[in-house]
Amino acid sequence: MSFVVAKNVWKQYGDRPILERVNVEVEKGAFISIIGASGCGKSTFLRMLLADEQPTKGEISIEGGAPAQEPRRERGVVFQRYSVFPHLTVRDNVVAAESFGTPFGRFFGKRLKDTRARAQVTLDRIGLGHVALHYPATLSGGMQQRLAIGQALVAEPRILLLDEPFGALDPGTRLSMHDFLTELRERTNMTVFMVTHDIEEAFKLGDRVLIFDKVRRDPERPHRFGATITHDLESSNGHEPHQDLLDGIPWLSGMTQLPDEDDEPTVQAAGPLARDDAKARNKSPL
Ligand SMILES: Nc1ncnc2c1ncn2[C@@H]1O[C@H](COP(=O)(O)OP(=O)(O)OP(=O)(O)O)[C@@H](O)[C@H]1O
Repeated sequence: MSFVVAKNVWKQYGDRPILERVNVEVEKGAFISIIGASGCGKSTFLRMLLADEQPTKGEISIEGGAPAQEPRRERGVVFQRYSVFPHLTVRDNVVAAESFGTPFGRFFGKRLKDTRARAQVTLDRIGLGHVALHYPATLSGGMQQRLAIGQALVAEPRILLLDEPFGALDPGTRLSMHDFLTELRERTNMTVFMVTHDIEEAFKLGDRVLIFDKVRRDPERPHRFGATITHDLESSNGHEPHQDLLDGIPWLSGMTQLPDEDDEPTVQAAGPLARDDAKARNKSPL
């Protein structure tokens, strides 16, 4: 059985469809990169995986369980901007992340001492042990983002959701974060979903790369249809995108704008590794 299953998922805000017919199955421990034009619904999909949003139609399940109605600690999330608490030390940031799951939201006495000891272990694991008593403002961007990942990890999530986690980092720091994430993943075997605008990063880190795009367009009403997964690619080509993929989807190289509504819809999977599900396309609207 697949670990994460999205079955015929649709999402609509008001009368505006954002996503339609999203079908995907993901094995435990897989690293899934998600790319697509700005505004096509990638973060919305991630928020549904987190159960922070509910699909308008269809369902998402983990390990065959009932669809979650709200975020739980089994799903960790990291956003592009550091979500750390500036007034707490690095170590207490990790403690705070753990205390969220408790009835009082805070620890006292022995429990606080034990939690701090555990936080120190987490920090050592992610290479921040030596700055445990510093404040986040004194850390570099990469270190702050590592702290944010550390916070997500304390709950030992079964899936880790990363929304452009390295988007705000300089190229050098970004590369070292790639190494960090790869090593972390080898150690934890977590299932990871990562939204990125960096196609090289998507192929370098992902086992699979999901491409979101619209397959149906109405030139009269640009927002009539939502996006879906148009390509599901194995990233085994030396972890670099196939040239024929880039040739097949020209907007991928730029990836800052939604494709022009007049463009031909992307309906053909590009490259020999594509395993696009043709059945999941060109059906009736929601
Ligand atoms: N809560 C909401 N209510 C109404 N519309 C929303 C809501 N959240 C997102 N949207 C709209 O849904 C669309 C998709 O947003 P989303 O953030 O998922 O796109 P994205 O692909 O992640 O974009 P980007 O790459 O720019 O981050 C956007 O047009 C956005 O304005």
